[in-house]
Amino acid sequence: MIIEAKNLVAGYGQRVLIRNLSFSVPAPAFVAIIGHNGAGKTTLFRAFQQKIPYQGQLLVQGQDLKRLHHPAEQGTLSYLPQKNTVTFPIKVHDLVVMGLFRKKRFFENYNAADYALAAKTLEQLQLSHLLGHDFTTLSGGEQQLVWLAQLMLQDARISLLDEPTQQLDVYYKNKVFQLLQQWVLQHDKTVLCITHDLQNLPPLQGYLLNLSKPAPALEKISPETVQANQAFLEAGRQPVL
Ligand SMILES: Nc1ncnc2c1ncn2[C@@H]1O[C@H](COP(=O)(O)OP(=O)(O)OP(=O)(O)O)[C@@H](O)[C@H]1O
Repeated sequence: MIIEAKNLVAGYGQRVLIRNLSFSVPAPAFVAIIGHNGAGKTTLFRAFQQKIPYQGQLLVQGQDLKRLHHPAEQGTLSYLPQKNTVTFPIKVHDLVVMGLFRKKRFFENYNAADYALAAKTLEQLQLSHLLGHDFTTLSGGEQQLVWLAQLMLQDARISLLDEPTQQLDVYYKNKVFQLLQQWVLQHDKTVLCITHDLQNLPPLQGYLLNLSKPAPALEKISPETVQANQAFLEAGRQPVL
């Protein structure tokens, strides 16, 4: 099993958002995490990162995440938050190359080969023209793509992406979902992707997990399951407790 959640219970104080969630991802896969605003999607990612206490178990390749030391440095888990800010001027390629941090010792500089890799990744996202730009001057969507390029360089076995396509135009939304599919099918990566872009899901192979349902479970992505979940979400939401 790549990922298992066993009877996961998580929330904040008295407020339980994830109640007894269990699911298993047996092989590298794309999993879209969907649900209403406030359903607990980001909270689930916080549990994966050990940022909040939880009951139950989260296992990665059979190992309890609570016992795994530094899963980011080990190349097990990478995480792209919903909002990521930089308040100082930095060139796009200097930010992207930092995705290679696992391969560097503390204070070791990035070399020409590292920058060539960063440039290649930016090229894959059709962002070569932004390579030398100051990151803080880019549009929200461009910034989101640059973070994604940095995450690609991290090359983790499992990536947790929190709404990576939120600010993207229709062209890039499609392109990013295609890219995520490639990570899974060609590079054996597992991608958990929080998204509200249900219209982009039907062509993909993988699963969806609707955290707004009373008993969320993995469902295979197909035009029918996406449509049924869309209808479920449009029909309304549970009152917030
Ligand atoms: N640190 C916190 N303390 C208390 N409540 C919190 C905390 N962080 C988040 N919450 C609440 O938990 C609920 C779930 O938040 P979460 O961010 O997991 O939702 P989400 O499903 O990712 O929503 P969205 O689609 O809007 O991003 C929200 O109502 C939020 O206000």
